[in-house]
Amino acid sequence: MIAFEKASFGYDGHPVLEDVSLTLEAGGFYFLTGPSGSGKTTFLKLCSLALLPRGGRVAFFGEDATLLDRDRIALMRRRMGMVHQDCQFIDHLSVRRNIALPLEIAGRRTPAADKDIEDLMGWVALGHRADAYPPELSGGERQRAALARAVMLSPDLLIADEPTGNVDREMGERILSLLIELNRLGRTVLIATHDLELIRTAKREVSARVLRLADGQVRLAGHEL
Ligand SMILES: Nc1ncnc2c1ncn2[C@@H]1O[C@H](COP(=O)(O)OP(=O)(O)OP(=O)(O)O)[C@@H](O)[C@H]1O
Repeated sequence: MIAFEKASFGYDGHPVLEDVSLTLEAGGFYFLTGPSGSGKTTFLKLCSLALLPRGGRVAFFGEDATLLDRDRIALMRRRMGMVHQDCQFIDHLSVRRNIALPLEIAGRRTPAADKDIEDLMGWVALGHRADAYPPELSGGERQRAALARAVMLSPDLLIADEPTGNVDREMGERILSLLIELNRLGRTVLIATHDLELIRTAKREVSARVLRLADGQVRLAGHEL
């Protein structure tokens, strides 16, 4: 699905990722771990086409990212759902509107789609908070709303940056079970996390692969977790 070939990226001349080569297979469940500041968010941004490599190649479904025009990038990005670390809601819009926003932007908010929006809010157990505003949500509710918004367009790839970073263990496991459910429906899932316990829990249920980022390199970890 996504192939890195000697891909590099840095900010203002400071390298973050250097000559990274790896493939994310369609249908896989991946965790990305690594020290704070090692470049996990940067790697996720390259996987979601929010950034392009400065050297080497990142190919999406066989197409080199740097050769895609703006329209093609926009189309490609609709195949990906992103849960950002800080969720990134529009605070003056209700939770329902925030979750529906990808549909509106894609020009697909039809009366028929309203049922999908309600179903999605039920899936993340937020039906009763649909008319609330993002600042009124708890940490776990925010993460679940962000997850619902990320899957609104049925993406092939779901990317989540520390989706359980600000919630307790029980809520973390609920969010994880939603991500596992998506993977069982055939979606590829990529999660950046510091939470090794979460990875152990996931590995009891899915065959998750762990990518470790350190010193600019991303490597598939062994079975030590
Ligand atoms: N927009 C930016 N401009 C300049 N430097 C940046 C920018 N974004 C990130 N960096 C730097 O790049 C490095 C990697 O950052 P990144 O956010 O990818 O790491 P991370 O592993 O996700 O960190 P954390 O676990 O703390 O969230 C850090 O040194 C960071 O300060």
